[in-house]
Amino acid sequence: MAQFVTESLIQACCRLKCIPRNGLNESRLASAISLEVASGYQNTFGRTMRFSSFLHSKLSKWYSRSDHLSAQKLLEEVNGYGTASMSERSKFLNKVSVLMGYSNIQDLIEQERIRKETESDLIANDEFDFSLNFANFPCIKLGDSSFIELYDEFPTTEHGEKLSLPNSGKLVEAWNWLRTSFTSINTLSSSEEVSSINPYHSQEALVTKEIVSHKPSSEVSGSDAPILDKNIRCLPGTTSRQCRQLEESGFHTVRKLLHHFPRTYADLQNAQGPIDDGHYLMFVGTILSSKGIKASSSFAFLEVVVACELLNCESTSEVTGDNCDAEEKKMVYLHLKKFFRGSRFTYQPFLRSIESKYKEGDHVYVSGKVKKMRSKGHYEMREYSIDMLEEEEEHHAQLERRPYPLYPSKAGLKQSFLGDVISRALKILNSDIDPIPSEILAEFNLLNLFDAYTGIHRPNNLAEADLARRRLIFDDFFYLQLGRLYQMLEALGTRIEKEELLGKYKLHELNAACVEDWSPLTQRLLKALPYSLTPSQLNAVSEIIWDLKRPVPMNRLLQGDVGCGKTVVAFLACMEVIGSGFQAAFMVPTELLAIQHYEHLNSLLEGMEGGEGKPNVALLTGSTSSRESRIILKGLQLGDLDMVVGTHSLISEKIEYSALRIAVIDEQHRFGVIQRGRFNSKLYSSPSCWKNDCTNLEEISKEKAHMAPHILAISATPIPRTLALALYGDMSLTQITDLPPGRKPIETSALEGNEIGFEKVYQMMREELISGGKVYLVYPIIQESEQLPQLRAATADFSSISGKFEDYKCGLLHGRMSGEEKENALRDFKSGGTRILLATQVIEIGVDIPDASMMVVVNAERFGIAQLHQLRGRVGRGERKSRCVFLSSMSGSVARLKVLEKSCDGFYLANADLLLRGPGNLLGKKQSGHLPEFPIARLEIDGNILQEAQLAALEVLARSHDLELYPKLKAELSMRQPLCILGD
Ligand SMILES: Nc1ncnc2c1ncn2[C@@H]1O[C@H](COP(=O)(O)OP(=O)(O)OP(=O)(O)O)[C@@H](O)[C@H]1O
Repeated sequence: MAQFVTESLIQACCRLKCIPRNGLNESRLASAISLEVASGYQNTFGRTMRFSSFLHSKLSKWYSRSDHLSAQKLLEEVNGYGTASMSERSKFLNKVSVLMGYSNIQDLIEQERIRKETESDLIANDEFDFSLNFANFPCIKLGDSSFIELYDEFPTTEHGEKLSLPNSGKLVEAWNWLRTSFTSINTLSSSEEVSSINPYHSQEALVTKEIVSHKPSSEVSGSDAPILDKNIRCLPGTTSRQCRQLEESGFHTVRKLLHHFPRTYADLQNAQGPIDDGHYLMFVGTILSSKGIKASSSFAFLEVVVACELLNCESTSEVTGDNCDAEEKKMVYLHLKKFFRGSRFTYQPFLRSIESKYKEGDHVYVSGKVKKMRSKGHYEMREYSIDMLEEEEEHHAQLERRPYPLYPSKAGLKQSFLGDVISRALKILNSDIDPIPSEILAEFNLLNLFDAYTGIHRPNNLAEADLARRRLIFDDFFYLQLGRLYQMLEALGTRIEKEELLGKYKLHELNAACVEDWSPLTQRLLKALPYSLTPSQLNAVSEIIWDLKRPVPMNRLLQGDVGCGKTVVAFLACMEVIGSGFQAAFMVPTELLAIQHYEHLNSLLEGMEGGEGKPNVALLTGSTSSRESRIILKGLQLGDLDMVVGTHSLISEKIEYSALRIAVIDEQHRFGVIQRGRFNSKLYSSPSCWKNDCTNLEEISKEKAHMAPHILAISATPIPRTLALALYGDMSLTQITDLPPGRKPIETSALEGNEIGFEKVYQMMREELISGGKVYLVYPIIQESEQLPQLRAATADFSSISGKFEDYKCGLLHGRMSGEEKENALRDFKSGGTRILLATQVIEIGVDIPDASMMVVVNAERFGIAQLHQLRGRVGRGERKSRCVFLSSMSGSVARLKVLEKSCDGFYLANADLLLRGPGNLLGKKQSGHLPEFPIARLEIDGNILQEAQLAALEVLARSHDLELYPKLKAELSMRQPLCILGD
């Protein structure tokens, strides 16, 4: 026995230091192989030479120690490593990985990753999680006590605290620690041990122990607390130990517990039809036997036989087409097998211990894949999950044939325990817990909350579970929308304004101002455009102008794919307010973009008919001289300036506008909620500062003079409508869905960035330049980095690219250049002075050079799909056919990039990305941080419920602007999201 313990400990410690399975400490080799694969087997700076000689030394050591034939063979091959092709290298390293004891090279890379993560976790937390380490070991024997399962659980101290190992970093310390820890575990009381061995039995044992003396619920969480917010200690029949366990796992209140939703339901009838090999089936049955069998000196297995009585639908359904009308029964015998390799698993006490977990006569729920055995009605299951059923549950499940809820495990709590306490929580609920008024429930065809909780946890059928889920998803969205709209209404003064706002959200599709109603200035700019607006652009301007004429501040998101022409729509909106005697501010995230927009607008204004009444526009960025800034600030304050284009400086406290009526925020997701909100404080307060020549002055009531400006946010990250609603539920949405005519799809290819790949790309670049095109070369970093040797850098490649394309001048553009340098680089590229621009991501947003016709993105695997689509949008903006090449240094990433070859439609890509990777990845870290958490809803599929929830929130607020009519709803809202400023 002692030997067994020792072996387990050695294994544990080996894991800790990552000594691989052949017993040799080859972690350096594993690390080197991982790096080599990650670098894409690059031949740079003698790396390959160094790597192959390192390999050689390791293999010769192996061979000298083991005389192993494989090692000898590899030793002969290693000399050719430096000149081998990539696939040969990969095959060779695969063989080395196998020799090291890994299943293949992927296994090695994965283990290395885990090792690194564990190491960095250790360093970060200064603590080692015992459970992680032992998750790999099926069980361990401690002294004379019974075996303790270590799959899901980890040893706890007498007081139920999780044991943790201080980050010693040294094996010896780990050894000492393990020894003392185990001594302390040995002192656990026998009842605690029982609970660790069999949680099902432990529950029963615990129920017989002292039940929590139920304090009056007022002492627990206040007598006025709604039942859902009461402490879980109010659940009848729960012991103090169970309460502690629940609280430690985050289930403090009844609501928390009820919001632990089943991950799925087992359909206990799916085994009634024909059963074939490979079917994944679910059964309820009774254990007939459980045996731990030693098959050889190093091999053992556990076989549990479960008998299940099922209705037989095979014969009747075939003949009559009916479902099991004749109550014919069939018996099925399941042989659940679990195999153990290694001599330590063949000890009798171990085998006795595992077989004793399953008692003859126990009712169980089993699911897994079946394989027919020779005898009829007997099936083998090797991958399965087994759960004990309580008598009552089994009764219900079989007689009523209800779906059986399966809960996600949480903090090691067994799902049968969770199911049990959830049942108890359901019993204390009453039917009037719903804060949503019944008329709204009826209007939107929703279950009431009591039925929803019962339906999700104890459904009679799957349709009921679905209805319950719909109601609970509805709640997630409803309170979010209600909170946002409530806050917006709070900010408005009069009832008319409030009704106007609610009406606007409800009927937004009808709201558009036709061109004749636009101000003369807007119409003049429209005529001056060198092109006609697309139908989508025209709709967008009409919708925005309709809003601008309302007495409530607009809060609108203008969305469209890259290059669809959002900027000109925003310019026209600005002209509309300037035409009415007000001011406009246009804020962009970079100086480069500010200059570009300023120049673009001025060129359009110059082309406008009639010199009279042209707006005065200024440019204000961090590089504007202080003298010039002072003049601009004064101009804005006095109303001499009509419009300002600039960066963050536009919201600085120093700036006062005389009559700011619209703030356009380009690439709005690059600004925080608070930054965006700053414009709201730029109220124009005094009608005296309006320009005297304003024609519409009389029409503007004094009340409007104190209004916050209209906000028009622009985003080129095409977010699907549902996601936009969740993120910016308080914003109206305008989408531009078409592209200007004449745009040709960008020919896109994703290639591996090896020598062949680069040669191919250089050839394509040559062809493009000869035919008069311009090329962007985009890099992930500015300068080479030792930590990231696989990444190519813009500055480092500048001279080699200049050398390769001697006949064409190259330019450089990156974030560390001064504003002026950047501006010059862009100007040279625009004018054709330079034909190749080596740049970093700085060009990602807004750079508009219509005749740029080719883009190459190096190390494209470093960018997200949405980001690559944005980058690609820098070409194909004119009439010339454009191409884009994504080069990946890792062959594995090429497949991911191929999705960009198939489509140039940002909305399609965003939707595909949303479905594949969920909203967090699509939006990126920064933006998804603003996304509310939806515990049950999935934005990618539940979008229609989100829209209904918005309508319901509008309906409720239309009936009672301040929710005074619905006190329960108001209380719930303030509980779910405090009614203060939302945002970051
Ligand atoms: N209706 C149109 N017809 C032809 N060309 C247009 C039209 N609308 C805009 N353009 C041109 O298309 C190019 C892209 O327009 P713009 O910069 O406004 O797009 P955007 O949507 O703001 O782009 P990004 O997403 O890259 O910021 C510009 O050169 C612009 O002059």
